[in-house]
Amino acid sequence: MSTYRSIFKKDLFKGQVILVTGGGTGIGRCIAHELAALGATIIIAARKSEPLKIVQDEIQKLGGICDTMLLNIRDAAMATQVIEDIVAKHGKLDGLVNNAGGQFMSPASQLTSKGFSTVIDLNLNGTYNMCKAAFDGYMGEHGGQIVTIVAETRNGIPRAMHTGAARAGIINMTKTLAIEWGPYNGIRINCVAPGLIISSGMKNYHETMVDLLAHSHWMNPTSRYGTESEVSAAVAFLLSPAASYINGVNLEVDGGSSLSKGNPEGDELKYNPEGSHHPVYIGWPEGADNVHGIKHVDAPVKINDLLNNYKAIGRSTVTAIAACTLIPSSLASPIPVPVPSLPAEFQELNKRAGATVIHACTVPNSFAITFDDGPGTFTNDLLDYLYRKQIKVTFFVNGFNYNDIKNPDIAATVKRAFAAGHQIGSHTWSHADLAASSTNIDEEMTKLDVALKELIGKRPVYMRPPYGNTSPAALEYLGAHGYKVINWNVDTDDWQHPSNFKLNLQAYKNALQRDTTGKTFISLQHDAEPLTAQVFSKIAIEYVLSKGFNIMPVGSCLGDNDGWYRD
Ligand SMILES: CCC/C=C/C(=O)SCCNC(=O)CCNC(=O)[C@H](O)C(C)(C)COP(=O)([O-])OP(=O)([O-])OC[C@H]1O[C@@H](n2cnc3c(N)ncnc32)[C@H](O)[C@@H]1OP(=O)([O-])[O-]
Ligand SMILES: NC(=O)C1=CN([C@@H]2O[C@H](COP(=O)(O)OP(=O)(O)OC[C@H]3O[C@@H](n4cnc5c(N)ncnc54)[C@H](OP(=O)(O)O)[C@@H]3O)[C@@H](O)[C@H]2O)C=CC1
Repeated sequence: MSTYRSIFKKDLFKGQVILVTGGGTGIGRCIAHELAALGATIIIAARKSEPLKIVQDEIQKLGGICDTMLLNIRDAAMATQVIEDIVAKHGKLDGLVNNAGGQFMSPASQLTSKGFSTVIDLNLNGTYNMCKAAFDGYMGEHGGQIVTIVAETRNGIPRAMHTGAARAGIINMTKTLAIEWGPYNGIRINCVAPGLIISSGMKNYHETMVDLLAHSHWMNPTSRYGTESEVSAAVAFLLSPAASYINGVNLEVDGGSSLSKGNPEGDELKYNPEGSHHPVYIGWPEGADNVHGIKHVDAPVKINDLLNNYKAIGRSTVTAIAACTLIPSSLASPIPVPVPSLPAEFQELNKRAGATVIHACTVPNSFAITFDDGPGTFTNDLLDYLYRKQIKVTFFVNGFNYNDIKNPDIAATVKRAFAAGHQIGSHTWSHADLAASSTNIDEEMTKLDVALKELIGKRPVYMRPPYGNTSPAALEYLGAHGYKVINWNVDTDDWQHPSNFKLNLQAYKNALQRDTTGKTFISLQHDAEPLTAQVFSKIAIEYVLSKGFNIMPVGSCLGDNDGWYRD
C-alpha cells in the first residue's frame, strides 16, 4: 500500500514513540504521517477528538501505528497527564513535536491585553508546559528529542506581534533548555520556523487575508509558499541521528522570506512574480488527492490552488525533485495594453460642453501618478512609502465605495494624504457612472464635496469620472460647477489583474519605451487594491523615475499650483 513518501530511509524511527501535538490537522498531521511511515509509534494529541480520529484512521489504513489523546497544551495538569498516559501505555517517549499553536491576525495597535495574553499562553506557556511535562515524566531520566514548530520571527511579524513575541520566547527558551538539559539528561531540543505554508492553518484567517495571501505567494526569495512536507522533513531531520550534533538551533524553513522582511523599500523588485525556479517537495503519495480516502492538504481553496499549480507545473514528489518554473500563462507572452484615446464622439462633444476632459499634462517631463477608488485598507502603507521617497501623487477618492469615508480610519487616511501634500480629487460619492441617465450627478458630486469639506476644510476642483465615462450632460454640469475633469493616458487595468504586476507595468512600458520627446503622462491605478497600494505602486514609481520623469500631482503637472481646491 502506498504510504507517505518520506525522503528519509524507511524504518528511521522504528520502535520509537513520538508525540505530535496538534497532529489532527495541517502541518502536525503531515508530520504524524511521515514519522509513522518511518516506523514510529505516533501519538497525536489536541483539543478536538474528531480530527485526531480521522488522522489515526488514515495512518492505520496505511499500515502505521497511531494513538490519540485529548490535550489542551495550555493546561499544565493535562500536559502532565498525557505524558504519564503515553509512558504507561507505550512504555516510553523518544520524541516530542510541539506543533500545536497559532494566533489570530491583528495590528498591534488594535490588540487587546486579553488577545495578547491568549496567544502568549497558547504558544509560549503551552510549549513550556509540554517541555516540562516531557522532562519530568520521562526525558529528564531517559533523554529524548524535542522539536518545536515556531514561526519565522527574525524581523518581527507584522500583524502578529503577539505570536512573534511568543515564538521568539520559545526560541530563546529552547537555547537555554539545550544548554541545561543536554549534558546530563541526553536531551536535544531545537525549533523549526516555517514561513508561510500551504496548510489547514490558513483556514483560521478571514477571507480578505486569504485573498491577500493567495496573491502574494511569490513575495519571498524562493517565490512560492512552502509545503507541509517541507516543514515535516525538517522536523524528521532534527529528530533523527543525522542531527545528533545539532542542539538549540532554530531552523528556518521559509524560502528565505525572513531575510528580506522588514526592508522598507525595493524588496518587491527583487522578487519574481513570474513564479518559482525552485523545486517543490511534497511527500504525499502520487495520484489523486484522496488516495485511500486521504485528503492530502486541506487549505482554503485559493491557497490549495497554489499548491495544485506548483504540482501541475513543478516536479513535486520525493522521487522527482527537479527545478520547476511557474509561469502563469498570462505572463508567458506579455499582452500589450493599449494607450486609450478619447472616443471621437466625445472629442467632438467636449468642444461644445462646459468641461473638457484632460488626458495628459502640460509641464514638460512631468508624470502624474493617480490612484482611484480609495482610500483602501492599505493606502497608509503607500503613504509611508511616498513619504520616504518624498513623492506626491493624486488620490481621486470616493465617499462610499470600497470603504466608507466616514469610517474614522479611512477619514484619517484622507486627512493624512492631504496634510502630506498629495492632491485629493473627487471620484464621486459612490463611484457612479456619470454618463448613465439614472445617475444623480449633483448628488454624487455634492455629497462627496460636503464630506471632504468636513475632513480637509476644502472642496476639490479636480475630479475623475468613474470608468472615465462622461456624457454631454455630465460635462455641462461639471463645467458649470467649476470642476476640472481628468482622465489618463496610461491605464494599468490593475483592478482586473491586481497580482499581475508585470502586466500592470506593461502599460507604463508601452508609454515610456517609445520616443517620449515632448510627451507627458497621467497614469491610472487603484489604491483600493491592496496589492497596488502595497507593491505595484512602488514598482511603477521606480520605473517612472528610472526613465527620468518627474512625478507630481495632476494639479502641478498642469502648471496649476493654486487652484486645486475651493472653500
Ligand atoms: C503569523 C505567521 C504565519 C503563521 C501562520 C499560522 O500559524 S497558521 C495556523 C493557525 N492556526 C491557529 O491559529 C490554530 C489555533 N488558534 C486558536 O486556537 C485561536 O486562534 C486562538 C489563538 C485565538 C485561541 O483561541 P481560544 O479559543 O483559546 O481563544 P478565544 O477565541 O476565546 O479568544 C481569546 C481572546 O483572544 C482575542 N481574539 C481571539 N480571536 C480574535 C480575533 N480574530 N481578532 C481579535 N481578537 C481575537 C480576544 O481578545 C478573545 O477574547 P474575547 O474578546 O473574545 O473575550
Ligand atoms: N501554516 C503556516 O503558514 C504556519 C504555521 N505555523 C505554525 O505551525 C503549527 C501548525 O500550523 P497549521 O498546521 O498550519 O495550523 P492548524 O491550525 O491546522 O494547526 C494547529 C493545531 O494545533 C492544535 N491546537 C491549537 N490549540 C491547541 C491547544 N491549546 N492544545 C492542543 N492543541 C491545540 C489544533 O487542534 P485543536 O483545535 O483540535 O486543538 C490544530 O490541530 C502552528 O503552531 C502554527 O502556528 C507557523 C508558521 C506558518
